[in-house]
Amino acid sequence: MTLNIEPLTAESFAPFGEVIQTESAHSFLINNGTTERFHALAAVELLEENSDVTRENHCRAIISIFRAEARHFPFSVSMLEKHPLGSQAFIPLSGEPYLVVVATGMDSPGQLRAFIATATQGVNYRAGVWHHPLLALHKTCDFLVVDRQGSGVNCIEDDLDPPYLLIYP
Ligand SMILES: NC(=O)N[C@@H](O)C(=O)O
Ligand code: NI
Repeated sequence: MTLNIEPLTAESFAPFGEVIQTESAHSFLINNGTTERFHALAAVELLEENSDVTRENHCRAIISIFRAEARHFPFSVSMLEKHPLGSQAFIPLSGEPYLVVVATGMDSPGQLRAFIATATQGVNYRAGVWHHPLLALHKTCDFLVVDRQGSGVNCIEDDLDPPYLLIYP
């Protein structure tokens, strides 16, 4: 089944998380009016698998850079993954659009949806949201990633049989 690629908007992505963008975002001036703060565009979710985690090894939010090779199309979406213990945010750094594939459902993926994100739109997958790993376009692209480091199983994969097809452009 071929996935229809929709433009990414805050409203269309709301069931899966937040779109990190300045467009129509709440902002206020800081630093004596020299900086506009687009405030709390998304929240980092951090969960513990069990409550007896000590202070030393409790989970924490980390910031990484993912350098993603461009995918080749048509592309077969044959798996999705989810992170039940934490959110995961991707902010594009290379000035290129990219594709986002997510699915409804908790225990297993339900309805899949595909979006095209502009070079100035980031996404924050809420904890437990099914998504496909990065789908970079045109060239190798860097993404700033904010997600969870900690104990417990925080990456669950599910194979899609039959796979879905992404046709681009
Ligand atoms: N595995 C990993 O760190 N990255 C994935 O979670 C991803 O969504 O790209
Ligand atoms: Ni992920």
